Amino acid sequence: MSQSEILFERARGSIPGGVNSPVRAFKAVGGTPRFIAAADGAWITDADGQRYVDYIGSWGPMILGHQYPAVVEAVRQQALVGFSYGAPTEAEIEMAELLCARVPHLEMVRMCSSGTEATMSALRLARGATGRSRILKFEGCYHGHGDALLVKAGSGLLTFGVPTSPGVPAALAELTLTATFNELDTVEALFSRYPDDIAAVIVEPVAGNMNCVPPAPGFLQGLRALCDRYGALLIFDEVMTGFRVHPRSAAGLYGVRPDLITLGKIIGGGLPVGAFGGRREVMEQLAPLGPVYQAGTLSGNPLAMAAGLALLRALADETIYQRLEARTAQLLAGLRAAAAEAGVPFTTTQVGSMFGLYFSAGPIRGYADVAACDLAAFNRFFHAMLDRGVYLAPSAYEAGFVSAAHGEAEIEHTLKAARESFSLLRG
Ligand SMILES: Cc1ncc(COP(=O)(O)O)c(C=O)c1O
Ligand SMILES: N[C@H](C=O)CCC(=O)O
Repeated sequence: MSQSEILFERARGSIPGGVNSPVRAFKAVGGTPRFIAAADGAWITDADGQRYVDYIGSWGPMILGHQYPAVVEAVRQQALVGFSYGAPTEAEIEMAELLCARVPHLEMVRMCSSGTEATMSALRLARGATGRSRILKFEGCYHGHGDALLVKAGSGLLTFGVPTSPGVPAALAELTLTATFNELDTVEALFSRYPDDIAAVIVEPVAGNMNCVPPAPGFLQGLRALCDRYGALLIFDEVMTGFRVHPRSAAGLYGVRPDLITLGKIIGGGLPVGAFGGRREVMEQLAPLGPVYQAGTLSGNPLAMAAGLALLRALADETIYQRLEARTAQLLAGLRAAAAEAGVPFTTTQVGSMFGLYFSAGPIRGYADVAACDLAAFNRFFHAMLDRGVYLAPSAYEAGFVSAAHGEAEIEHTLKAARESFSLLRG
């Protein structure tokens, strides 16, 4: 047995399914999840000493690669003076000021400890600020595991075929309306039905939890217009896209003004983090200024602030984003060429350094197109790549990520593995 197999068997004795987050379990693709011992740059090493080019990057945060020196040093320095105080620190102000300076339309921001907390809190705030109870989300979008958002959700819920989780009370689920991503008429129909009761529309501006689906031209602008017409708040869930798709996040990339933005992943440099922010008059509804309660023992945690600030300061060099986009395009062009050579129907999507791989001739416009792909082919490809030292997300419903540490050598390694893996599919 491999070390990963031994550890997985042991883990299942004391952790449900052997993992602390479902998509890690390889349940959709089959086989044993790799237990990780270390990571550096673009590479991740498992408990058996096997090395893989990593296209998960901790599900997004590792945009400059693992063990980025400035982040390691910042965390080391902070560890020497304390891990957590439960009291305010200057680093929290620096983080809030930096986020407000870089992300358009953020006037105030509140830190929390995960993306789930960020979206859950943003929804409560939207409901409190508008006095309305319904929210509108999109099928296949995932906003963390808060009850109200586990309705027709993406990520692990799509992977395991339970898009609406048991345990969410029906009375609460009824308040979550779901529309179709990239189809504004489905949103308009719901607004016409509940003109005075939708507090907020929440959307992943690039859907990254049903693989990677870019917004159709005009879609985000259309959401803004509908929210304005019906008095609802527009929430961009940028937990994944924040500082990933553009130096000013998706709000900057697409030039659309949300009322609230949620963040996570990159802004913590790999440590647990979340944040939500937006218009001052909405944010001022939060306790202790206003009546909407929101709190957290570890909110603004000093280690997470240190890591996040170090990473965000490095990302001030915007040329990194051009290089990331070019590297991702190079990877995807190579993968398409390898698939074409093997005669395998295959499509890719890309926004910056976020990408999607599809065993389909495309195009990919939304959840229905993703669901129609050849999942069995994806699963075989996933394992063939893993066997050849390439670590892709273990689900056809997850986006992939390239980091600045992915160089020519890593792309070459990946494309060699891909040529062999696609040829196996043909056979
Ligand atoms: C778009 C989006 N929102 C929210 C979340 C929830 O974040 P977390 O896993 O940190 O709770 C995630 C990822 O899990 C995400 O991709
Ligand atoms: N798709 C999820 C986040 O973006 C995957 C991370 C997780 O839930 O473990």
